[in-house]
Amino acid sequence: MQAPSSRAVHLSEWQRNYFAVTSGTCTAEQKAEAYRAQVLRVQYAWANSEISQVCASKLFKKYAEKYSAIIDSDNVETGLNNYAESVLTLARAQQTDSDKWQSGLSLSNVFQMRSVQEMMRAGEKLRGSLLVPADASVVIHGGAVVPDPPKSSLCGGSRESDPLTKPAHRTGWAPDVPESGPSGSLSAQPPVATNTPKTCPMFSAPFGDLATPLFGNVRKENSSAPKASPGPSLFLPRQPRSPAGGEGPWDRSAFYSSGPAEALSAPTLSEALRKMEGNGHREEGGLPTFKTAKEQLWVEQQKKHHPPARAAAPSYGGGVKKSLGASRSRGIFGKFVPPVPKPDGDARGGVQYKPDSAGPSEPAPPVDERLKSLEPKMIELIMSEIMDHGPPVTWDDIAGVEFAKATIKEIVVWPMLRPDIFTGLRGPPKGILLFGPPGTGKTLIGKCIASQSGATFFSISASSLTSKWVGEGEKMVRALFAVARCQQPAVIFIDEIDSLLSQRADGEHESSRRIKTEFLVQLDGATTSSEDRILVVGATNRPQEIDEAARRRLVKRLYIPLPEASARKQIVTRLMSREQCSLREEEIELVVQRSAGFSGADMTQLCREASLGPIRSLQATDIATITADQVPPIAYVDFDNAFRTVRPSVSPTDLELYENWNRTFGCGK
Ligand SMILES: Nc1ncnc2c1ncn2[C@@H]1O[C@H](COP(=O)(O)OP(=O)(O)OP(=O)(O)O)[C@@H](O)[C@H]1O
Ligand SMILES: [Mg+2]
Repeated sequence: MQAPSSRAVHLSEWQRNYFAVTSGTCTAEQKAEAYRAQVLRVQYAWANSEISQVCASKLFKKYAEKYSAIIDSDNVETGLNNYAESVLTLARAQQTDSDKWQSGLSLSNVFQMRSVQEMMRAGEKLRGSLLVPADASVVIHGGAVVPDPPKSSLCGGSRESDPLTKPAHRTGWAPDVPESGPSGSLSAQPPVATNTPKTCPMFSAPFGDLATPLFGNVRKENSSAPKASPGPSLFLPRQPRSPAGGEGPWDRSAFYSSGPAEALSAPTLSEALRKMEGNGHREEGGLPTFKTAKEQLWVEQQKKHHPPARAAAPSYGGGVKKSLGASRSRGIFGKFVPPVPKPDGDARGGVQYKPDSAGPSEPAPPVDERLKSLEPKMIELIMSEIMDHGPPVTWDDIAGVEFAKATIKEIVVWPMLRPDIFTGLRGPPKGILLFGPPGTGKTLIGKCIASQSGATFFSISASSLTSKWVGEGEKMVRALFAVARCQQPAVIFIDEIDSLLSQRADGEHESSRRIKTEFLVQLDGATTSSEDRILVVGATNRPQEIDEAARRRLVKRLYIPLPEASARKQIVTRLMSREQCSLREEEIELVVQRSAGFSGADMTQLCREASLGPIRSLQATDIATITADQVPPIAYVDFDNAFRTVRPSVSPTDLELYENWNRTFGCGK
C-alpha cells in the first residue's frame, strides 16, 4: 500500500517541477532549482532500478543541459550568470585554461543587472558623506616615483565615487599626476556623472569595483596590496584594447586574463602573499598595514554605521571540477553561487577591508568563517589537491569485489542522493577503510567513488602529506577538513593511509607525530558530527600497521581480496576486447585457471605482456614497415609465454595475514 502513495508524491513533485519550468512567472532561480530536482529524481529512479541506465542517462543529459543553460546563461533576465565558481577554479590553479574561459557576462550586461545598479546607487549616496572629509585627509607617500602611491590614493578616491563617473578621469589621469599633486588630483576634478556604462573603459576603478563582488569569495590580493600591483603606466596601455568595454569573447578573455583574473591567479596570489609575508606585518585578513587616511576613515565609518555584511555565497563554494566556460555543466551537486552578492546578504561574516577595491556601497568579499583562520596558501594547495576526475571510472570497471562494491554504494551513493532518508540510525558511517593485498583495486575504487558519488572528492596520498609539505603537514590536514566542510557533501580519499596513521612509536619523528594527532582529531570531528556530510575513505595494503584509534574511527573496514576466477576472467575479457585477439573461450578459461593467485594488477600486467607477443614474433625490419592492422592478433601462445615472466605479486604467507586481519577487524561477510 505504501508504494502507490509514494509514487503519487513523486508524480505531484514532478508536476510541480514541470509547472516551474514551463510557467512564464517563475524566476530563473526557481527554474534552475526545478531542473536540479528533476535530475536528482532521475538519478534516484535509476538508482532504484525504476528506469534503465539508457533512459536515465538520456533524461539526465536532457535536464542537466537545461539546468546548466539557465545557470550559465548570459541573459540578464532568464539566466543566472553563475560563472563565479569557474572563475574561482580559474583563479586557483588553472591559468593554462584561461584562454578557453568565456563568461556569458559582458561589461554591458553587468551594468544592466539590477543588483549592480542598486549597489551603484547606494555607492552614490554614500559618496556624498565620505568624499569631502576623505579627500581632505588624503595621505600620499612622497618620493620621486609617483605612479604607485597616487594609484593607490586615486583608486581609493574613484572607488568611492560613482562607478559610472570615473572613466574620463582614468584616461586622462596618468600623465597629469605628477603636476596636479596628490590632493589636487582628487579634489580638483569632481566626478562627472554619466549614464553610459558602456563607455567605461576596462581597468578603470569603477570596473574594478564591479569586478570585486563578481569574483565573490576570493580575496583580491592585487588590490589589497597596491604596492605589489602594477601602477597606472601598466594598465593604461591596455585601454585601447577594449575602449568600450568587453562585449565579445576576446574582450572578455582579455579582461579576465589581464584584469582581476590575473590578479587572482595562483602565481600572482602567491606572489602577493609572499610579499605581504615578507613585509613582516599583517593586519587582520592578511593585508598590509599601510592605509591612507581616507581608507582608514572609510574603515572607521564602515565599522560605525554598517554592521558586517557579506554575500550569501560560501567561500570557495564549488569550482571543484575543471570546468571552465559558460557552456559546461558544473554538476548537479554544485551549489549556486550568485555572481553578484545580494545586497541583503546575511550578516554572518565580518567585513573584510579592501582598500583598493571595495567601495562603501559594496559588500565585503565573502570569506567562509571556517576558512578564516587558515592560510590562503594552504587553501590553494588543498584546492589543487582536489582530484581531477580524469576519465570516469564506473563500477563495472572494477572486476569482482561485489560485496565491497555493494557496501560502498550503500554508504556513499545512496546517502548522497537521499540524505533525508539516511538519518538517525540509518546515518551512513563516516569512515571506511579499504584494505587488502597490493594491486587489488583499492585506488581504483577510490576513483570510482570520485566519479560516481557526485560529492566533492579530495584525494590525497598520505605520503604527500608527510613528505611534500615538510613541517606543514598538520596544517594541511586541518585545511583539508576545513575546505571539505565547506564543500559538503565531500569524500576525502586517503591512499596509503598506513603511512599517515601507523601505530605511534617511540622513535618516530616529531612532525609525523603531529600530523597523526591532527588527523585523528579531525577524523574524530568528521566521523562523529551528525550534520557534516564528510566521508573519509582510507586505503591500505598494510592494515595491521594502522593505529588502533584510527582503526576504530574507520568503522567500515572492507577487505578487497585477490580477484576470484570470475573476476580474473572479467579483467582478461575486458582488456582483450580492446585489442586484436584470437583467444577462444576455452583458452580464456585456461588463462584464468593458470592465473590463480594473481592480483588485478598482475592480471593487467599479464595481458600487457601477452599483447607484446605478436610484436616480438615479427622481424625487426617488419616492425618498421608493417601497418597497425597487419600486426598478428594476440593468441594463447602469447599468454603462454607471458606466464613465464609474470608471477603473482602476493605470496600465500602475505595473503594469510590479510585474511587473519579481515577475520579479526574486517566488516565483510
Ligand atoms: N578489481 C579490479 N578490476 C579491474 N582492474 C583491476 C582490479 N584490481 C586491480 N586492477 C588493475 O590494477 C591496477 C592497479 O590497481 P590499484 O592501484 O587500484 O591497486 P591497489 O589495490 O590500490 O594497490 P596498492 O595497495 O598497491 O595501492 C589498476 O589500475 C587496474 O588496472
Ligand atoms: Mg593503491
